[in-house]
Amino acid sequence: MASVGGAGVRSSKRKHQETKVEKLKTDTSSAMPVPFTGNSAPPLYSVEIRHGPGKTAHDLDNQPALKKPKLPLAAELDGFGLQSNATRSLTAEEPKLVACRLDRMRGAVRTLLECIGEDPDREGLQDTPSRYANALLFLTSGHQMNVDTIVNKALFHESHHGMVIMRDIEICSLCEHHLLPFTGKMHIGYVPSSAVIGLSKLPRIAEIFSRRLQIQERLTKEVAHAIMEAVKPQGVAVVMEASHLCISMRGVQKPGTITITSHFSGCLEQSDLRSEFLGLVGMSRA
Ligand SMILES: Nc1nc2c(ncn2[C@@H]2O[C@H](COP(=O)(O)OP(=O)(O)OP(=O)(O)O)[C@@H](O)[C@H]2O)c(=O)[nH]1
Repeated sequence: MASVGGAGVRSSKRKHQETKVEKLKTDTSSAMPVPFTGNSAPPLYSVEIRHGPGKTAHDLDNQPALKKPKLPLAAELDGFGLQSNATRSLTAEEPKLVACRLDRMRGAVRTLLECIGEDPDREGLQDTPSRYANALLFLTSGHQMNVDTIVNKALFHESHHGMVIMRDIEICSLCEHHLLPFTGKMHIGYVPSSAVIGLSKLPRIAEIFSRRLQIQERLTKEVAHAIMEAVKPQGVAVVMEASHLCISMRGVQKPGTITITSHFSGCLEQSDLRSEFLGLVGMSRA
């Protein structure tokens, strides 16, 4: 993947790895600061590669007496975002399991409200656990969609060998680190080989992958891979520009920043075609 945003993108050894600059751990069992020992002072920062989620998950469900059926996982990341076994089992989930999933989500939201010092039974909040559970299920409904069903055979034989571009596709997704939204625009282009795809299917494919827990880089790559797989064109380009609430509202608190990610494959990796695409979507710096 190439970045057009200026900043270099670190390559990763595995798909779920992420790098983190993290303060070296100090002795947290003591309230006292670690004494400065002169020459042998440790470096302040180290680089650590994190595998998978990395942090301990806490079970907030405070109903241990309830017999809980085992819920299927929503996603098994296969690196390409195509429908995995786990996604298939979620799609075919029985109503009993759907109800159980919703019930546990409502319980978890109640717990969250209590933990921030709210009264979940006050009038304005009574339906909030249900509303939030339903909203979260909708925002992650892409786990239950797959590319074949969405494309619905809308592929048409056509000898068009120029570029096809749909730009400014609105995207709303949820960052998997903070479960906060990131929103922006995606620009998709491809050079057909023997078939073109129904235009509406491009934003529909983008929706499948944006309605999942995501990071922007993976979302960009997954949309490109799905189009490559479905249309088998000569090349695909996907560029996304988005702002992340986890960056603007909390943490580093930098509203107004835009993150740009891109993925070029096939003939669109060539610099002349890449430049033509970036020019047509209004992203060239000329
Ligand atoms: N690469 C990438 N990082 C993301 C994306 N969305 C959120 N992040 C980052 O994920 C990182 C998570 O870092 P952590 O140190 O584990 O979490 P944190 O303590 O909440 O970090 P801060 O946001 O720096 O306060 C943060 O740097 C976020 O900005 C994304 O789409 N792509």
